[in-house]
Amino acid sequence: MAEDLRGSALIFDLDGTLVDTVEDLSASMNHVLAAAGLAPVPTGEVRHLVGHGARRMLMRGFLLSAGREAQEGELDDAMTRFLDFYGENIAVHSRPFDHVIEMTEGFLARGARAAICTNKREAMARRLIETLGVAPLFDAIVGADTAEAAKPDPAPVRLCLQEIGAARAAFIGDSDTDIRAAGAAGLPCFVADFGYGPVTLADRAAVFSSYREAAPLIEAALKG
Ligand SMILES: O=C(O)COP(=O)(O)O
Ligand SMILES: [Mg+2]
Repeated sequence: MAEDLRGSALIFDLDGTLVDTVEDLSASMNHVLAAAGLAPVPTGEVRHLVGHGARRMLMRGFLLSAGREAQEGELDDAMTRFLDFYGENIAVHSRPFDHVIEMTEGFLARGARAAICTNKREAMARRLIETLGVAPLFDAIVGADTAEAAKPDPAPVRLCLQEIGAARAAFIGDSDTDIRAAGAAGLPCFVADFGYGPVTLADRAAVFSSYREAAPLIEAALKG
């Protein structure tokens, strides 16, 4: 069995797919809102704001809290404050989802490679996985600011494939953004139903509830 997955790759979305980050994202956003004299947004609502990058999350959080659009200057200040705070508090609560690391190690032991394709900034994504001690598993990390466009554009997915040189790959995500990006890059997409969504395009993906359930499905797609 040793190298039967050589030439294939797992490409993971990060927030809501590989790592459960919402508590730390929420604490960081609420730190920014508090500094602006605004009420916090509950974590249960923040999870629906993740997946399009920090600026979009702050824009929507500001609207929910203040009931009005943030102005450009306010958003620039909010981004600076957010990135400072989040960078320092990136893995207070954030942890990989159950069994995803074991699954990935199992695929790597059989010759596959793994990459991360996220709408987080690349530096933040690197900091997160380094802090969690899982960086050595990933041969490429592509963020929203790495390729010429962010997901749902397929460019970051293609860049991952190019960087790791895989002939076959499966994309694992948690939202329509991932389903669109993977589809446009010609990859099969697996979607975690415990992620942050939204998922309205489930007919274009294979939805799973745990990595134990997903592993054989992903393996079959890589071998098929
Ligand atoms: O919105 C973000 O910051 C990143 O989200 P993603 O890792 O799910 O692409
Ligand atoms: Mg996600």
